[in-house]
Amino acid sequence: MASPILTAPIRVSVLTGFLGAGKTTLLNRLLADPAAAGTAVIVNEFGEIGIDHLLVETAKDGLIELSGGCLCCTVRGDLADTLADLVDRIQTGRLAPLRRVVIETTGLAEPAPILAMLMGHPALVQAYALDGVVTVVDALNGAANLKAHVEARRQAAIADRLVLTKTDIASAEATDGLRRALRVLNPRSRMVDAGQGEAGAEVLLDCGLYDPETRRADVRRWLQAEEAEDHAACGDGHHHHHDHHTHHGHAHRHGPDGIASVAIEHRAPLPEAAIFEFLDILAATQGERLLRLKAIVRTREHPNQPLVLHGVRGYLHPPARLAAWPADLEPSTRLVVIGDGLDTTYLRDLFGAFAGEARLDAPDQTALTDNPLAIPGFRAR
Ligand SMILES: Nc1nc2c(ncn2[C@@H]2O[C@H](COP(=O)(O)OP(=O)(O)OP(=O)(O)O)[C@@H](O)[C@H]2O)c(=O)[nH]1
Repeated sequence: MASPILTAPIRVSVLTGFLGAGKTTLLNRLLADPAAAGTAVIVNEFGEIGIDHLLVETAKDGLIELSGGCLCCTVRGDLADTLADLVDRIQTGRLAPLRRVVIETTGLAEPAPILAMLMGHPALVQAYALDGVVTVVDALNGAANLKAHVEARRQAAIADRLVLTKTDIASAEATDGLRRALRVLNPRSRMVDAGQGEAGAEVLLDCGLYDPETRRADVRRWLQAEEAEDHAACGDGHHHHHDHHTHHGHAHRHGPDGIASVAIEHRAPLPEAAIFEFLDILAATQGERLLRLKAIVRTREHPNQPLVLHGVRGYLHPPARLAAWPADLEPSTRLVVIGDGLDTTYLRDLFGAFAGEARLDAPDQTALTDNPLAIPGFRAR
């Protein structure tokens, strides 16, 4: 691939949802919206005859189809090649510049490996930026699918946007039950009802950190901080930790596979080295259990220029530093981790150790880093 000359990264939206949930229907509606101009779509239809790679060259509607397997595993190499090829074609003038790529996964795909590929691929990470994960859940079968399939639960847990479909044909009770089940798996993400016309391009696309219109970082929207705070304040019986004033967090752990979301807030600035050590050890010990991590960090070295971290599994997107704290956000570190089978107590204690909060029953930072038996962690910098 030629050296990147793209000015702004191409934003990638991953559209997922269980078999038959209504992904293609939603995508067709989105693409008809003028706000979706400049979008290429990569579709993977498992078991269906895909468009041959030669045909892709002549496809005029921006539709690229990968075939031969599920996108999250066997076609992952192809997906990386396809994304790299798109950049190549733009750079050589064979394709008009793109604003966005939507990857529609098969119903059984797990989105985390796709995100990990986007973040872990040295060339792609230069050209593409993950915008968000949109998960479609149908009100008719969604609740049963969530119960029966871990893939469906992970798709819901990792979402930045949850889209309900088929509410027109499901009972109000079924829809309400589904909403509750989704809230348990994913307490923060915005949930919209496609049947009520709430699932437009302006809601589903551009939910990432950077607002392409204002060219400013919208951290609150990206972290879904508003929802997190509302949730923490509502006293809904979940396990909140407000046990000391500098750092608090809350976790939701549910279901046999323990999909959990942990939110931590910490006011005092943190040494950068401590943050990266914390992430190294977290990746080394929790690895595959980490589905997604988002953080804005107030560092001791640059307390007025927040550091933005975005990770999936053991991969960390190259950290970005913002010029200033957004006006509507109090300068303090905020960390959101979504995992499956995650040891949430360990995670909080580990963070506490690196944040310099001595506790009698938890290891401190020196014990963790000067331990000759410590496993060297994955260092993503
Ligand atoms: N009544 C109703 N039907 C819907 C809605 N959304 C999708 N459908 C129908 O549900 C069926 C499946 O929709 P698709 O968009 O093909 O679903 P998909 O998630 O792309 O399916 P796969 O790619 O096979 O996993 C189609 O018959 C759609 O017309 C909705 O909101 N209401």
